[in-house]
Amino acid sequence: MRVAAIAEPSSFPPPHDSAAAAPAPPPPLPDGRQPWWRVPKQLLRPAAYFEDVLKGRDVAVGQFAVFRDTVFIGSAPLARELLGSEARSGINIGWPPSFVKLIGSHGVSLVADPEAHKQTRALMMPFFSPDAVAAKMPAVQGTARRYLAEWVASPAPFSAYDGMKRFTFDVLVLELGLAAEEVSRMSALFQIWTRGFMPPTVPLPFTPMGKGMAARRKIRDTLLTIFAAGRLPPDGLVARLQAHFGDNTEAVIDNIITLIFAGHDTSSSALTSMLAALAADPRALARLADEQAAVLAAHGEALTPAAVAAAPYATAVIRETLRIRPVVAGAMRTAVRDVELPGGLVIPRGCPMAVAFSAMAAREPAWQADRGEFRPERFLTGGGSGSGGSGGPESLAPQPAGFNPFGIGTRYCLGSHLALAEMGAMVAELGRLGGSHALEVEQPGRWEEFPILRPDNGLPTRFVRKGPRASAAEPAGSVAADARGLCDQPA
Ligand code: HEM
Repeated sequence: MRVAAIAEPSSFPPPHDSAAAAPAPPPPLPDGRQPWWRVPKQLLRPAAYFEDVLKGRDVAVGQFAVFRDTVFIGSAPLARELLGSEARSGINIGWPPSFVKLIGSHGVSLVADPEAHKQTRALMMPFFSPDAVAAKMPAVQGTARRYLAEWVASPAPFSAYDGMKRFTFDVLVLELGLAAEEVSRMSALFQIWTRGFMPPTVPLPFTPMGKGMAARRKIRDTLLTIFAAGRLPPDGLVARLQAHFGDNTEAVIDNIITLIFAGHDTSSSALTSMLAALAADPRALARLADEQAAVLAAHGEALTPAAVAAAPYATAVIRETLRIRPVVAGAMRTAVRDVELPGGLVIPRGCPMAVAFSAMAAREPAWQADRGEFRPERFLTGGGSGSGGSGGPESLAPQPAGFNPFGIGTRYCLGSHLALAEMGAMVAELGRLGGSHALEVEQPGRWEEFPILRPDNGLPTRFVRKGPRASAAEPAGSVAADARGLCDQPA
């Protein structure tokens, strides 16, 4: 589709009966189209591509998948208006057919009917609410500690990305109530499945998509075997999906695949970025270590809500990671009818849309001077921490309107609390290690951004034990203490 080129009148509103009364055509949408050779950047560097198209504007026309004219949205208030209620705004999902094939059309993120979407979300919501996630925090923290102890003890560098994938996979499998023996098989299949999103999105036996679809069939078979064994918890998420969808087993499978994809690849990407950022910034790791030493002294080891609240710098590190390396740069939608925007602009019916979350954060006025730097302090206030430091105790600053790493509106991330718990457990435990160990990335590698931000070499990383000063500061009961004796490698 070519969007009214760009001053061409759309068929909306319909023509009146007299020429004199013909309504003025809507003003043209700003043109952000890129030369054809730059369009593949949408896959290689989506966040940068969004900025190229939008150039700081609220809205612009550019090209997206297979060069179709697409309306890009780069304003948080406008996105809030459009995504707040799909029924009212005339916006609905608009993912490419390859996504639908790989994920499955019943998956919550692909359900177009607003009522059916709401119902499917409501089914899953109780398992991802703040209370439900707080109850899971001990298990999430335990899993984080187990992995960190393994990595600290490893004489060879560990692959940070693979490690984070195992960590987040374990957490989700706990959530779904699947047995541990299925984990590694499913995890390996999911790795092949994820590559299925890579172009060319043609399902032939030798293409990534063909292999991804084959992996999907095996994931489906594994899930069917698990269902037949009848050992899933009767009050768990899968049982709830089964009770709701009845004989429609494919709907249950599509939703499990959606949850594993949405909840495992995203979080592991963010966790790997966080590890890379802390390895590159020993000052931030040291500050985390100081904060965690105080948290341990005041609250003990468990990451209770009070212990998390007492560590604003840890939360600031999480937010800064999500800001500087957005995991989900944007989301695809379609205008299901002509959609009128402020200023009389019109998105024609059927037009694809890209809601560019990353471009909204990139426009945030307070961050312009140093937006390329990793600086968690930008999310803090008070305590003389820089911007607006009042000299009082340091706390989290309100989040700016343009910062929406978990999306906006009706399809806001269902698992945001779980993602923040995973990142919170990992950042706290990293801080507890930070007094005694340095974090070193062996080879930074190249970061790929499609289908999800990740290092192409897995990010080989190791913990290196620090000298005597740091060991003295090592808190009892920390991951480092757990791994003592196994990790006494010379620095
Ligand atoms: C750092 C980690 C994560 C990030 C940055 C993230 C980001 C997002 C974003 C931006 C959306 C909205 C997409 C849209 O508007 O179309 C979304 C949706 C979703 N996320 Fe997450 N997510 C993360 C982790 C998780 C986790 C741990 C789960 C847990 C299972 C999860 C489950 C979902 C689901 C099911 C949806 C679809 C919601 C719907 O369509 O109603 N996500 N996520």
